[in-house]
Amino acid sequence: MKKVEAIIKPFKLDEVKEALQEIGIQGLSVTEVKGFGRQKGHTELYRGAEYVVDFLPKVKIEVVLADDMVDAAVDAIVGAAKTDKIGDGKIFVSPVEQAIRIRTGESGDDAI
Ligand SMILES: Nc1ncnc2c1ncn2[C@@H]1O[C@H](COP(=O)(O)OP(=O)(O)OP(=O)(O)O)[C@@H](O)[C@H]1O
Repeated sequence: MKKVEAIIKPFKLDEVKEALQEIGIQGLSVTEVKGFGRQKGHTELYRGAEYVVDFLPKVKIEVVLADDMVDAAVDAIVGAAKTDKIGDGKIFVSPVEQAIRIRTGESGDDAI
């Protein structure tokens, strides 16, 4: 199993969620975060307003999935989140050792 973490522009959340559902993702977590990339200290448009602060509001999506779903998930996220403007975000992929569905006790791929 792998965890795909995507940090995206907040207004892209619905599109990214739908793209992930289309490839069969059945669960994910969303967190409001703030951060910066290489454009630290530069302006960025966010909902029509120009921000000149270091930390811009972003949304982090976390989805744990089977190894063979990673490429499709990354493609879905990139396809939905890309605007070709600075600050489109990043995707990180990391290994996950175990997953357990609390209600049933199922584990591994059966739990995700
Ligand atoms: N190395 C990193 N580790 C953790 N979070 C990061 C990292 N780089 C970027 N982020 C997060 O991703 C968000 C979006 O990054 P951003 O797209 O601005 O990166 P960038 O490298 O400047 O790319 P671009 O040139 O397309 O703007 C940041 O606001 C921050 O929350």
